[in-house]
Amino acid sequence: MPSLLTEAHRQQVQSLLDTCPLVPVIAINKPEHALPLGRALVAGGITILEITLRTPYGLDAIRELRAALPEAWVGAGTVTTIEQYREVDKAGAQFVITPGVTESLLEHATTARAPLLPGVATMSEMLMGYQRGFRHFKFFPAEVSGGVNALKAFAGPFPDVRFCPTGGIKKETAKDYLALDNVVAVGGSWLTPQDAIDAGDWDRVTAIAKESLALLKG
Ligand SMILES: O=C(O)C(=O)C[C@H](O)[C@H](O)COP(=O)(O)O
Repeated sequence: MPSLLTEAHRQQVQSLLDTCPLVPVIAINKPEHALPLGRALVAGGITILEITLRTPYGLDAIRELRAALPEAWVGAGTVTTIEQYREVDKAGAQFVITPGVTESLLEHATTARAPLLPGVATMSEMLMGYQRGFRHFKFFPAEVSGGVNALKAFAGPFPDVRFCPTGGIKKETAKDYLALDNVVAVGGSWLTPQDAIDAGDWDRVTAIAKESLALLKG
């Protein structure tokens, strides 16, 4: 009998996504970038930081930012195995995001400490998560999987599901997604341009965050 997600887990994900409509997808290529980058995003009004495991520095960055930025929610992205889930849980990640779903990742999430936002692109993947009690999903890769129109279609069979679309979204298009009732937040790497990070241009990172948040209101 598969385990089901608890209401407490569902609420944790909802409260997380309620804190900030934009989720920066962060890849740390140099360990010394983690703290100034985190600080720059927080200074720009971003309070959720998704540190991906795409680089070998992700895990240490999660530990560092958890300790240094108590005002932010620091979580892990690009988690693809249960071993990685365990590691980021131990490192103090406050949430876990996967690019896709497997039965074993969903099963693990029902007993893990950090709540999971599973990635889905199709109705069948959503159904896998839905049957386990998940009501929040990352929609990835959003733009190439149908974007805003796909999300409108998902609302038919899954009216109680909420999404964080990610993949191909830019500051100019984030608003179109957030206008949908079933979208609670939008993720993307546009908030952390690699050239700004390489140049240590933290003011630019803060400015992009502020501009992106302002565009949602305008
Ligand atoms: O690494 C992962 O776990 C992912 O799921 C991929 C990222 O979320 C996207 O690559 C971000 O998309 P862009 O904003 O188009 O760069």
